[in-house]
Amino acid sequence: NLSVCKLPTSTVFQSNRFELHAHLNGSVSFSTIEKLVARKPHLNIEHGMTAIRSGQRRTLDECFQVFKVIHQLVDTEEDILMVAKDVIREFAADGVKYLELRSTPRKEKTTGMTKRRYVETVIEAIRQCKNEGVDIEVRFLVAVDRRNGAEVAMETVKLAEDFMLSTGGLVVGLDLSGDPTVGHGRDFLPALQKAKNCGLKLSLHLSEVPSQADESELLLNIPPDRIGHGTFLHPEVGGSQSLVDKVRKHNTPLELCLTSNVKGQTVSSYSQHHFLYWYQMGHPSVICTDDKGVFCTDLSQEYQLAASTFNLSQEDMWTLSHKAIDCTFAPDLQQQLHQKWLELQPTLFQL
Ligand SMILES: CC(C)=CCNc1ncnc2c1ncn2[C@@H]1O[C@H](COP(=O)(O)O)[C@@H](O)[C@H]1O
Ligand SMILES: [Zn+2]
Repeated sequence: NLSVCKLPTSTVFQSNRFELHAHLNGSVSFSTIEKLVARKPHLNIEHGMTAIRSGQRRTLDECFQVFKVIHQLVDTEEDILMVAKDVIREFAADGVKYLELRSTPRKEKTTGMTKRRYVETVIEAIRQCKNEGVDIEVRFLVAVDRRNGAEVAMETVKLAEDFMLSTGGLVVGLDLSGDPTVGHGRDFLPALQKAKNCGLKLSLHLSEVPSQADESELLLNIPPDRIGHGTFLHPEVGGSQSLVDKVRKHNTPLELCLTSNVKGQTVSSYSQHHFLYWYQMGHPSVICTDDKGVFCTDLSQEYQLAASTFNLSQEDMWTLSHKAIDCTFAPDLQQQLHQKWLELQPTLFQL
C-alpha cells in the first residue's frame, strides 16, 4: 500500500494546490500498477520494477529503464483511460486543485493504439473526471521525447496544435523531455519554434544533467515559458552566469522536483538542491512531483520536504504555492484559482 512509499509526516502542508510538472506514466500509483499487473500477468512485472522507494537511488539510466517497464504495462486505450483517471483522482485527493499533466503520445502496433487515440483518451479521462465531480482542473501538455528525434517532434507539434484547437483549450502546451543524454536540443528548435508560434506554451526540461550548457543557451533564446529542473544552470554547478541571466531576464519559472533529482542522483542530497539558489533570489520556482509513482511521493510530501530541508514556515509555503498560480498555462483559470487559494488559507493560519 501507499504508506510503504510515504515518509511519516508530522505536519502535513496543505498548501499543495497546484501541480505543474507531472508525467502521466511516471505518476502511476502502486494500486494502479497492481490493477495493470493483474491485466497482464504474462509480463511477470513486480512493483519493485516500477518504483524507486525511500532511501533507494538509481542512476539516470536505470530510472529511464523504469519507464520502459511501465510502458509495457500501459499499452491499450483502456489502460491509458484507467491510468489517467486514477492519477487525476489521486492528485485531487492530495489537495491539488489544478494539475498540468504531460504525456508522450505513443503508438502501439500490437494493440492498435495510435498517437491520436492516445491523446484523445487522456482528454476523455480529463472530461470524465470533470463530469464525475472530481474537484480539480486539469490541463494537458503533449510531450516530445528527445529519443525519437526531430521529425517525430514536428509531428507531435502538429498533433498538439490540432488538439489545442479541438479540445477548447484543454491542451495548453508542449513539453520537451526524455533521456537528457540522448540527442541535442538544436535538432528540436524548428519544432519548438513552430509550437510557440501557434500558441502552445513551452515547458522544456533544461540542464537536467551537467553537459547541457550549450543546449540550454540555445533553447533559452526561444524563450520557453517554463523550465523543468534547470539543475545545472547556475555557475556553482558548472552552468554559467549567462544562462542565469537569460532565465532572469525573461523571468522564466522553474519547475523543481526535489525527490526526483535526489533519487535520480543528479542532486546529492535534499539540502544541496538548487531550490535554495533560485528561491533566495526570489525567482519564480514551483515545487512539483515529476513522477509521483516512480519516485514514491506526492505533492504534499514535496512541500513538506522543502519546508523541513530549507526551514520554511507554513506562511512561506503558502506564499510559494500562491505564486504557482501565475506560472500556470491556463490564464483563463487564474482568477478562479486565486479564489480557491484564498478560501482555504485563513483557516490554516488559525492552526
Ligand atoms: C530518470 C529520472 C531521474 C526521471 C526524472 N526526469 C525526467 N527527465 C526527462 N524526462 C522524463 C523524466 N521523467 C519522466 N520523463 C519522460 O516522461 C516519460 C514517461 O511519461 P509518459 O509516457 O510521457 O506519460 C518518460 O518516458 C520520459 O520521456
Ligand atoms: Zn520531468
